[in-house]
Amino acid sequence: MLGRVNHVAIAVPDMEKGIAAYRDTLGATVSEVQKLPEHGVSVVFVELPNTKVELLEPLGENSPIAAFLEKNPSGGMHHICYEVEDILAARDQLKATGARVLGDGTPKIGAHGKPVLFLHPKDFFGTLIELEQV
Ligand SMILES: CC[C@@H](C(=O)O)C(=O)SCCNC(=O)CCNC(=O)[C@H](O)C(C)(C)COP(=O)(O)OP(=O)(O)OC[C@H]1O[C@@H](n2cnc3c(N)ncnc32)[C@H](O)[C@@H]1OP(=O)(O)O
Ligand SMILES: [Co+2]
Repeated sequence: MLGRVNHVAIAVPDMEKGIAAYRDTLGATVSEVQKLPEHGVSVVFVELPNTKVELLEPLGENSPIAAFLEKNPSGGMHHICYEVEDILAARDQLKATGARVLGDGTPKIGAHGKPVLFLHPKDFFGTLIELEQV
């Protein structure tokens, strides 16, 4: 089912500090900030030779990363995103095994303009998984 690692996401309490750390301290190429109100986050992507790192900052009142940042106030690794060829087939296969697909199971359009879904971290060893159809 799984293809490449599309990105590893890090929740940050202050996006400007996150950008400065990756661009100025680590010397990486960092994208412009994208605001995604339908996901409750602002994001940038750090471009690496083999994958990307996504920096996430809460956006709006009901951000899904707000509770995570309350528990991890200096930030932390939030999710890993795997590519899949057919997200609906992957969803149905996972649900049949009892894995919890978050939300109502309908893929949303993610930061790359592609359908995404999330799987509950408690079903995958404490790691929140994002699936992105490529
Ligand atoms: C930019 C768009 C897109 C992209 O294209 O890349 C994105 O990446 S959007 C990223 C943000 N969106 C999401 O995270 C959506 C999915 N997340 C959720 O639905 C919720 O955050 C959640 C995972 C269901 C957690 O909900 P929450 O209200 O925070 O519940 P709890 O705080 O009660 O958490 C329950 C339990 O799970 C642990 N937890 C929570 N988040 C994580 C995490 N990221 N990694 C590992 N574990 C996590 C939390 O600690 C609780 O555990 P216990 O304390 O042991 O009960
Ligand atoms: Co993501």
